[in-house]
Amino acid sequence: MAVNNNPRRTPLIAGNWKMNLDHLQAIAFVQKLAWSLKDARHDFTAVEVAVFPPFTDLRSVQTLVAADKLPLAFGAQDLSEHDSGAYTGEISGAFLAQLECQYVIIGHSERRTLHAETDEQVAAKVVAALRHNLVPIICVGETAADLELHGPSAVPVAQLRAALAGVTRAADIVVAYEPVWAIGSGQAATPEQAEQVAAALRAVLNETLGQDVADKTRILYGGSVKAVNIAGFMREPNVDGALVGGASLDIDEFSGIVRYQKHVGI
Ligand SMILES: O=C(CO)COP(=O)(O)O
Repeated sequence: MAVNNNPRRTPLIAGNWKMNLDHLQAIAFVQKLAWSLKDARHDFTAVEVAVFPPFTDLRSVQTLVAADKLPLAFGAQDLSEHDSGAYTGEISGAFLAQLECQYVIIGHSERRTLHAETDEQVAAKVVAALRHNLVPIICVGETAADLELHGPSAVPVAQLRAALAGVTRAADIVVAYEPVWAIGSGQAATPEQAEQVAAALRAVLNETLGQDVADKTRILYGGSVKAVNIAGFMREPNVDGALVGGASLDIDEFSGIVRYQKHVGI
């Protein structure tokens, strides 16, 4: 069985909370999640775990993670392409770095569709993240209509190329393939579909940033990931983890996803 991964890529299970859990709920949730994984003797060096709470929770999560030395990474769900200034409602990467965020999600389909975020803005945000030493999790994915019109890889490949437009150095990035039709629908892509697109995305990395970056960059799958279907994705050689929405809000379900090796016996 082809088990991922290239030894250079530690699998990453990331929970995108979207607009759920206030800062008090976040504290309770992160505490329980850490206990649950510790109880289960989860090896955080073998599978990295990260949470992406709303902006208003980040200071609380940072304080808890630092005080209790929790082996969890965290990040924000978006950032501004600008560093400071008259941008009402925006959040600078500098602020996120001060909060010890390690990652930032960029170009999620909900930002692209609900907030009309363009490929150019996504590219500028990727540059802004790297400027502040944040690892961008660059989201790409096709709609059902794109899939019918252009096939599975064309749109995600074009989005990734566009997102990398301003990246000139050996960047530390993560790519998340999230087909829009699979998000929150209960209808995940098949592992084979995810692998096909992930392989095409890795080819883009190779072409644009070179083989070293292509080899070490983690490509996540997202869209209706659950404890029961995660193992199939993780068996694919080019899938290095998951970006989880709904199921990341349930401790048992999210722990089950993190512990995919145990409960399905990879
Ligand atoms: O959008 C997602 C993660 O960013 C996926 O959401 P679901 O896991 O709820 O389908």
